[in-house]
Amino acid sequence: MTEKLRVAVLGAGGRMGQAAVQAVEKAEDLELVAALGRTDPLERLLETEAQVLIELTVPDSSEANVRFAVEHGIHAVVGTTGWGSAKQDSLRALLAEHPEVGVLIAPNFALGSVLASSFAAKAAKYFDSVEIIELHHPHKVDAPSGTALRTAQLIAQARKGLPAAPDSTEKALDGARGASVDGVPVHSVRLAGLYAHQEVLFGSEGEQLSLRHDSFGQASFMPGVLIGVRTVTSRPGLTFGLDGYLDLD
Ligand SMILES: NC(=O)C1=CN([C@@H]2O[C@H](COP(=O)(O)OP(=O)(O)OC[C@H]3O[C@@H](n4cnc5c(N)ncnc54)[C@H](O)[C@@H]3O)[C@@H](O)[C@H]2O)C=CC1
Ligand SMILES: O=C(O)C1=N[C@H](C(=O)O)C[C@H](O)C1
Repeated sequence: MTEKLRVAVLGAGGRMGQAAVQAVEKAEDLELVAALGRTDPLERLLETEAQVLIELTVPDSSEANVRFAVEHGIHAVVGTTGWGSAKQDSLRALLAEHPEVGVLIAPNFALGSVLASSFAAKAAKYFDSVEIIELHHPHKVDAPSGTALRTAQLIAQARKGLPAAPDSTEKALDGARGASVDGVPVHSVRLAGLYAHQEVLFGSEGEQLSLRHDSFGQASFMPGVLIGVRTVTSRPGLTFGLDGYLDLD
């Protein structure tokens, strides 16, 4: 019988962490060896001989947690937001010193969301205008969402060399036109009753394309988390975005 993959969850008391603990416990090929919270020392990962860390904490602590894992030869599947390009570059440099270790940073684990961002990148060059609206529960600490940042970056790459979207705004209250992410306006809504939603609006003369994805709960992310855990051990280096593990072409 093949041995089960030894998995630890960090941020296990949080919304995503609790769901990840249950998903790992249910998976027959995985063994949950640690469910750790803020007050647990990271050395528990070593004592429990974890092979893969699922990291679902807060933007301020994620980088140090992942670096600890990599330095100790533990693969990491990271859902926490806040991984800008400087942090990614620094992690890539660390991974170069640990060439056997894999890290997946996934701004969104929901397969529908990954597909919607990929469709948005495909559509981007065919329309004059594009704006992103992301809508989340009011407990979310970051804005814009990691998913919106990633989607805007993919769209901006696809629109390189094209004219800027038409916009005659001359006077606006601060924030009225959203945050510009690589030139793409991103609007963040925080509303009681919502969970995690995003709409990408494309417009040209006489037509509109809307690409909307809705996550209604943590269950939407778990199939993607499990794909990450099962794949990361055979993908050394840094992969940014679950699309890197899927065949979307
Ligand atoms: N990639 C994806 O598909 C998804 C990503 N997220 C992101 O995942 C992160 C967690 O989201 P939620 O579970 O909704 O938040 P949450 O606030 O419910 O949970 C965060 C947990 O992390 C714990 N924590 C804080 N600092 C820690 C530390 N240094 N070590 C260990 N644990 C620590 C907190 O005590 C809390 O239990 C956020 O950045 C969120 O944006 C959320 C949903 C989906
Ligand atoms: O905080 C959340 O809830 C979510 N965070 C991720 C993000 O910032 O994109 C993924 C999803 O939107 C839920």
